[in-house]
Amino acid sequence: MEGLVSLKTTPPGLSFHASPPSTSARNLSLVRRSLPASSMGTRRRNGVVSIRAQQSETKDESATVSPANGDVETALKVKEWEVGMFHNEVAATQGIRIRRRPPTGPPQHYVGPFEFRIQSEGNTPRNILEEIIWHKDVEVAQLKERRPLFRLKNALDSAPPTKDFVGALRAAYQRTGLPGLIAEVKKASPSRGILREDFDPVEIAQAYEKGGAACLSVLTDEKYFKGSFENLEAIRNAGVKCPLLCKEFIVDAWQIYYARTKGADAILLIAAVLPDLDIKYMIKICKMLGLATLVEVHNEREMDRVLGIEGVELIGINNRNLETFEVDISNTKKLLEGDRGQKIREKDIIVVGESGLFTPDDIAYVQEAGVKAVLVGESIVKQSDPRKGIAGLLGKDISS
Ligand SMILES: O=C(O)c1ccccc1NCC(=O)[C@H](O)[C@H](O)COP(=O)(O)O
Repeated sequence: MEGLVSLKTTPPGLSFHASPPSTSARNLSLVRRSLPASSMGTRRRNGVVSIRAQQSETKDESATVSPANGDVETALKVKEWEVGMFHNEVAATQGIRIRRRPPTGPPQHYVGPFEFRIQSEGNTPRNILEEIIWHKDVEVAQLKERRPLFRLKNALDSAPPTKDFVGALRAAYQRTGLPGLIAEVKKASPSRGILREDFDPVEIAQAYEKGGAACLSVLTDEKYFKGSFENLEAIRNAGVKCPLLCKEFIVDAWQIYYARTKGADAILLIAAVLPDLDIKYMIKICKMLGLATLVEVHNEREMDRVLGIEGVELIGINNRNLETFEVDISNTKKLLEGDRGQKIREKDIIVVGESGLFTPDDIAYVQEAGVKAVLVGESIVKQSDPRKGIAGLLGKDISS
């Protein structure tokens, strides 16, 4: 199976290196939490063997961890790996190509009782989105360790009340006759590098608001976008009234709570990354916290999946293929044609056209296709006066 590493028994007597696990039991629960209960047990597939039996047969004296701990930790590590692989298999049945990071780290560390055969680039991300997600998994595990959910409670209780993200988009559409603008506070991106050197997130946010933006999107990923949760918090605390989207790569429900503590009013869920069960679960959490969810799709299959999920109010169609960086705004039109467009109208879902929008003609094109909101970063953040950038993008001054 593509992307999987197969475990096979090998003749006894080969050495067994019980290297300390890079992940812990806690991380196992991270992986498990998004799987249906039915998938929790040990799975046996062709070539995947019972861990405990194999270890006791062939364990080498040169192993550096104590036998008891080593057995348990190694068994856990391999179980984590199995569960992670199963997660990827479930995701693949939904057409999700982005694999989650192998939870045990490089499986080459397991030698001896098992023979590892790498069937493809199982340990190397295949594209930028996968790389971002693999990095995010590690980052979130570390953040969670420092601030477990119960420690966020006080911050959650004292977070400012949420603002109505969806309502603001509807109101802007009514007011201007143009798609409601979600203006993105974006310093850099993997595809374009640094977009703006003199980057003051609060100043930019205030300029967007004055320029008539309905909502703001604040990138919080540091490694690939040079964003931060401090930016989100600073914008919220500066008295900006626009509802704020926390533009993050969400892989774990913990991030949703964290975003709320930093003042988010909405979060992004990427269908190319999250199986349906995760999306449903996360939407429920958002509703509980008063957050809106922007569920992002890129192709017909993702759109059909998301249209089958109850409670979705906002669907973003990304014109940028996050695996290849190709931008094509006709993607928005393609995904809104025929039955899909009909279903969206029946469900009264607001569609947000995302990425690659630069001119009034681009805006008119996606509006004609059926969007009622747009998410724009590059074309406005690069302008010396982002406020004027908005008027240039939309072809008219919409500041109120
Ligand atoms: O912008 C990127 O290069 C990028 C790469 C990989 C994953 C996500 C990426 N962008 C996130 C976005 O969706 C955009 O920031 C957003 O739609 C605004 O796009 P644009 O107006 O083209 O800056």
